[in-house]
Amino acid sequence: MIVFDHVTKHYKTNIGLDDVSIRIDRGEFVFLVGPSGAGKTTFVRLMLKEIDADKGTIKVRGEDVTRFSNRQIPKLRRDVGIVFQDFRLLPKKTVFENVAFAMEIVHQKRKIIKRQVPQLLELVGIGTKAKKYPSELSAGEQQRVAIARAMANNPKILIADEPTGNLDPETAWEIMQILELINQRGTTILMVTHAKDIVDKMNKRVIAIEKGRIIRDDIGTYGFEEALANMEVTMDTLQHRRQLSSGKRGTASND
Ligand SMILES: Nc1ncnc2c1ncn2[C@@H]1O[C@H](COP(=O)(O)OP(=O)(O)OP(=O)(O)O)[C@@H](O)[C@H]1O
Repeated sequence: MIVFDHVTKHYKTNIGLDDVSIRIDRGEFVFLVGPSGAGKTTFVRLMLKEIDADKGTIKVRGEDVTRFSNRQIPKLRRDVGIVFQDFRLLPKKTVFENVAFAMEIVHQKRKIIKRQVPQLLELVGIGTKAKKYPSELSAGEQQRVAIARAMANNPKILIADEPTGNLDPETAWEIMQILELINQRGTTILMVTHAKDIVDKMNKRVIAIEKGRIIRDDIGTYGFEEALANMEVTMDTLQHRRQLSSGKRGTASND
């Protein structure tokens, strides 16, 4: 679904990505984590062909986007839904109109828009707010509208760029449940985040970038240290169980 093959992107004096190879399959839910300046935004912008790679190939849904002409880019961006930390709703449009607008710009039929927008609003749990304006909604509700809008053209991939960054923990968790639901319905999700507690709770694949390189790629917790700590707990538990079953408390076995 998303394949980076030896991708390098250097800015004038900074490293964006450095020889990154990664594969994200259809239906996965992946967290992209790393400190500020690690290369996460560069990864997303390369995927959407907002910037060009210096080296390597990037495939999105089987197509090599590094070879795309300008004419092919709008379709790529339509095939990938995106949600941002700051929602980016149109303030003068209602909830219904915000979602409908995403469908109008791809010339969707009015009849289909009228049918699908309420379904999308139901999906994200704000079916009763269609006539409200963004300023009349809570932050969590605004993010729900943004998710509905991102899903309006039925993208196969949804990028969520710090979607919980402006939300309190409880609301953030509600948004995660919506993303989980969307993922269960078949959309591949790539979520960029610094929210350690969320990553730890979700127990999904975590790709960690630092200084433009992938330093970790596995299922589980946010940080390498946490992963190690968990491993130690598991090792201690295993050792403890072995000692109990062999009746030898206090001695480690190496078998
Ligand atoms: N347009 C640009 N021109 C020059 N350097 C850039 C540009 N965009 C990003 N960089 C640099 O590339 C590196 C990676 O930046 P990137 O924005 O991808 O990091 P990030 O992981 O998304 O960070 P954050 O979590 O703060 O958003 C950083 O050193 C950054 O300063």
